[in-house]
Order: sequence, then C-alpha cells, then structure tokens
Amino acid sequence: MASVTEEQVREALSAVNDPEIKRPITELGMVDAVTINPSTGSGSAESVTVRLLLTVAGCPLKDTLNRDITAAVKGIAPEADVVVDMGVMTDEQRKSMRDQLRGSHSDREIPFAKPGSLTKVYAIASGKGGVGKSSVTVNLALAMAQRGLKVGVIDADIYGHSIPDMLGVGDRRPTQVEDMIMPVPVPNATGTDIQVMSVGMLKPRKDQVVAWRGPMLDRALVQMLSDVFWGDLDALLLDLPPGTGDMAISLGQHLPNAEVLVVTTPQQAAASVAERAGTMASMMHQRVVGIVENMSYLVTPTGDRMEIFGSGGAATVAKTLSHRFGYDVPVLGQVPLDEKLRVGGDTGEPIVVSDPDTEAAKVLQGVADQLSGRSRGLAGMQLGLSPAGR
Ligand SMILES: Nc1ncnc2c1ncn2[C@@H]1O[C@H](COP(=O)(O)OP(=O)(O)OP(=O)(O)O)[C@@H](O)[C@H]1O
Repeated sequence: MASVTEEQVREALSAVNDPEIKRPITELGMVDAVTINPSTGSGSAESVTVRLLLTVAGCPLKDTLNRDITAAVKGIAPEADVVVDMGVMTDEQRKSMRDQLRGSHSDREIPFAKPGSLTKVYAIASGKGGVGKSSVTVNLALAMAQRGLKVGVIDADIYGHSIPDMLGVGDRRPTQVEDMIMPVPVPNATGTDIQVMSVGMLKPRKDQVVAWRGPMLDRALVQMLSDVFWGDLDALLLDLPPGTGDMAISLGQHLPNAEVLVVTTPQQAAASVAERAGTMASMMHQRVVGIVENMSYLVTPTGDRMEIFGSGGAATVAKTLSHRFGYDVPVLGQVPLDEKLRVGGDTGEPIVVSDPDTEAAKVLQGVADQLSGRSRGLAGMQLGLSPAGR
C-alpha cells in the first residue's frame, strides 16, 4: 500500500511556486499528472512521479523546480523515490495560462499607472553618467528585498545597461509565455527574489549596439512596463539613463506617479546637472523623493577622510530643489567611495549583500529604510497639475 495519496502529493505541490511567475505550480496548470507506485516489498521503495509541464522548452529554472518539487514530495513521503518527469505546455495550455494571469483582454496597460496601484515606483536619475546610479539602484533593490519587500528592477539605461551584470544575471534571457515576458528572478540570501528586466534583454544579442531614438525608447519602456508579468510588487526601481533625455520624458508620460531619486557626486559641477534631472522630473509632474550623494569621501588606510570630489553637492541640490518645488527634498544618504562597492558590482554580488557591515552598505541600507518605511499606496501621488513658477 502507498504511504501517500495523489491528493496529498498535490497538496504538497501547492506550496511550490514557479520561480518566475511566483504562483503555485498547481494553480498554473503545470502539474499534469501524479503517479504513485507502491513499494512491492523486498526492499523496493515506493515511487512518486510528478509529470510537470514547463512553460517553455529549455526553461532556465527547471533545476530549481526539480529541487523544490522533490523536496516537497520528500516532505510527506521521506522514503519514496521521487521522479520529476518534465514536458512542455502546448500552445493552447500556454495561452490559457497567460489568460489566467493577465485576463483574456489584449490591451496593453501599465499596471503601475492604474489609479489603484499600490506599487511604489522610484526612478533613479542623475545629471551625468558614471556617478553610481546603477550601483545605488541594485543595492537599494536588494536592501529593500532584505526588508521583506517584493521588488522589481527595470534597467532602462539604454547607454549602459549594467544592472543584470551587477546582479549576477548578465547572461540570462527572460522567458516568454505567449506575449507575456517573465522578469528574471535574482535569488538573494533572504529568500526574497527580486525581479529584473533590462533594456539589454530586449536586444537579439547582448553585445549588439542599439541607436534608438525617442519612439523606439518609448516602445521599449512601455514593453518593459506592460508586457512583463511583474505580479504584485511593493516597489519598482527604474535605473534611467543619465541626463534629461527621451527616456525620462517617456517615463514622465507613462508613469507620472513615479517618484524620482536623484544621484549625484559632491562635486559642484555634477550637482548643477543633477538639479536639471530633478527639475525635469518635476516638469513631468513627478515628485523628487530625495538625493543620494555617492562617492562622498574616501577613508584612507590611516583613517583620514579625503573628499576627493569636493563636498556639498547633494546639499546644494537638495536646497535648490526644495526651494524651487516648495516641498522638502532631503539628502537621504552620503555613500563613501569603497573598493568593495565597485568589486561587488563587478562580481554580481552588491555590497549590501557581500559586505553589509561596511559604511557604504550601511548608508545604502539607511536609504532603503527611509524608502521602505514609506507607505505603499496613494499617498504622494501627483495630481497632474503643473507646478507654478518654472
Ligand atoms: N561609492 C563607490 N565606491 C567605489 N566605486 C563606485 C562607487 N559608486 C560607483 N562606483 C563604481 O563606479 C563605476 C560607475 O558606477 P555606476 O555604473 O553605478 O554609475 P552610473 O551612474 O550608473 O553610470 P552610467 O552612466 O554608465 O549608467 C562602477 O564601476 C561602480 O562600481
């Protein structure tokens, strides 16, 4: 006699989520069949075979699914041999799953722009390149996930889409189910994956150089916002290209409720261009939530503090923007120069994960605390009125 029933196995499998879609595999129609062959005695073990239908052949996460399914079945039948027999959904099955997740309508809509959306959207902007915008984005995303938030990241930096590499998923391509794209999950130590989509993942080849003008950039942004199945996110972080170009305008048009975080260095020349990025956001009716100063200082081996890029840049931007907009635009943190931060980005393990006790990581965690503590929801949404006096 078998030690478990099919019903019990299905119940156990309902705790296994598809790693990309984040829903139970049983709900998604991925468990095609469960077969239990009882032990025939003389030392042979009972066997449980789970026939699993992957959304696409060559699904990059089939090993994860195999491991999670085996663990779930072993949890109720420790002695059983577990076999996960993988097949692939038919077109019809895929379409029905897509309809289940998205509804059968074919309209493209941006879930984060809907009036009732509870996802906080933060666009990370800078006046000029190389100030550490992408480094700030990945570290904030991971720090927010460590605080239990469900976080998505869009790498919209057409010129330097470095986010996937910084998160260690540089070569991953997103899975596509019909017209729906699955963001790439980035596992992290706390067990809360963050979800990533990059403009680089929309190119046929990673190394391809793209020369996209406004309409193409707009299409890419809309695709990443509306064709990607983001599920229910607490926060979505967008890494924008530096400056006040087409992507910033498109974002303002499609997501006026996004709030903007401006990254600058302490240098006065950088600060004045950062001000422009903030002003641009406000012209698009977006609120500037604060300034992060990066590369603020370097602590030398002798413990001295060197202000390599000068000082006061973020304070200047904060003061000017607060005055201009009539609300408080605070400096949320000053991140020091730290080789470990650069190494963390290069090796795909950002500093809040690799070296959480460094000062740079602590400052970034502090910024994440300030953003994570803000309530999800309608507060802070813009009313679409033009600020006066500009
Ligand atoms: N505080 C820091 N300490 C040391 N290195 C840093 C720091 N901040 C950023 N870097 C390094 O500086 C380089 C540029 O950073 P990053 O790519 O994050 O900037 P960016 O503003 O996103 O640039 P881009 O304009 O290309 O988008 C990277 O090599 C990064 O590792």
